Amino acid sequence: MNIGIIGAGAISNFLLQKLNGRQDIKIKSIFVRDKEKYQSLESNFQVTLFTDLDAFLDSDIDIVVEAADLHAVKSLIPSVIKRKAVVLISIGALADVELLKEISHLSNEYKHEIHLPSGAIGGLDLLQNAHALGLVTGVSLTTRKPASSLIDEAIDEAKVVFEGSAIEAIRQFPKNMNVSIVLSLAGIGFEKTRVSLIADPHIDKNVHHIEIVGDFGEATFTITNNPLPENPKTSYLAAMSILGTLNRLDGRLRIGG
Ligand SMILES: NC(=O)C1=CN([C@@H]2O[C@H](COP(=O)(O)OP(=O)(O)OC[C@H]3O[C@@H](n4cnc5c(N)ncnc54)[C@H](OP(=O)(O)O)[C@@H]3O)[C@@H](O)[C@H]2O)C=CC1
Ligand SMILES: O=C([O-])CC(=O)C(=O)O
Repeated sequence: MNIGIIGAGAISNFLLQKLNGRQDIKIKSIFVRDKEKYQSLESNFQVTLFTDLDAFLDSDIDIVVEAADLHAVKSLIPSVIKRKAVVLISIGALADVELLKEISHLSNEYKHEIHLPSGAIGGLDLLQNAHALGLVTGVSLTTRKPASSLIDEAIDEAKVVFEGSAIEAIRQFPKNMNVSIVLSLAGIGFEKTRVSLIADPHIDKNVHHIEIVGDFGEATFTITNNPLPENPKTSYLAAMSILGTLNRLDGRLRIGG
């Protein structure tokens, strides 16, 4: 399987390093805004950089991985999905219901799948199963990140910087709250999924605590994530979840779900 990636930041670099030398899954093409800035990737990883979207999509790729930002999803993915299946990680973009409708419609029309990895969290299989009959009554996410990932001011004590719905969380923290939107999509929606976000000056991990309540019973998950050094806002597991999605696409054994 040949991959084209949009974006060349922390997640893309992780994927380039981890897939380097693999024969079954190869990154061939990267779509960037500034070729000069990322030129060294071409020689380091034997990839081709593109700034023209059509040329990128015409290159020898089977699937596109988006690892850029919410704006890139909005401006590029409606064109991409007409030509290729996509793996999206800036899932917060889909809190824009018009965009979600448009991309879903194009996905059906052009028969290209949209894959949403679980990113920096887990438990989405359980949530989807529990929600299958609409009998989940509550979903909450409490995220605790190093203060410097969330706010500019210096603080001595942990501080709640946001409490409210998932939709408002991604509006206020677009680089930190993609997890709240994938959780909403798997479960009870953007308004009903409740979010608390805590800036903590005493931690160096990204911690996501999820509570789910429904007719099935109750579930809690705490994921204590190591951050990616290149972008500490982003957890290691978010990048790994893309790799997991690509690995599973290539195989025939389906586990969980
Ligand atoms: N679903 C989840 O659980 C998680 C999602 N994320 C999301 O994943 C995305 C990537 O994260 P990460 O790698 O850490 O981010 P980085 O900031 O490290 O890298 C982003 C890259 O995307 C590029 N980019 C932005 N817009 C465009 C565009 N229109 N066209 C081409 N390239 C573009 C940037 O290039 P340039 O140099 O030109 O700015 C940069 O190379 C983010 O949206 C982040 O919020 C992160 C963690 C968890
Ligand atoms: O990587 C994380 O821990 C979560 C994150 O940034 C996001 O969901 O946007």
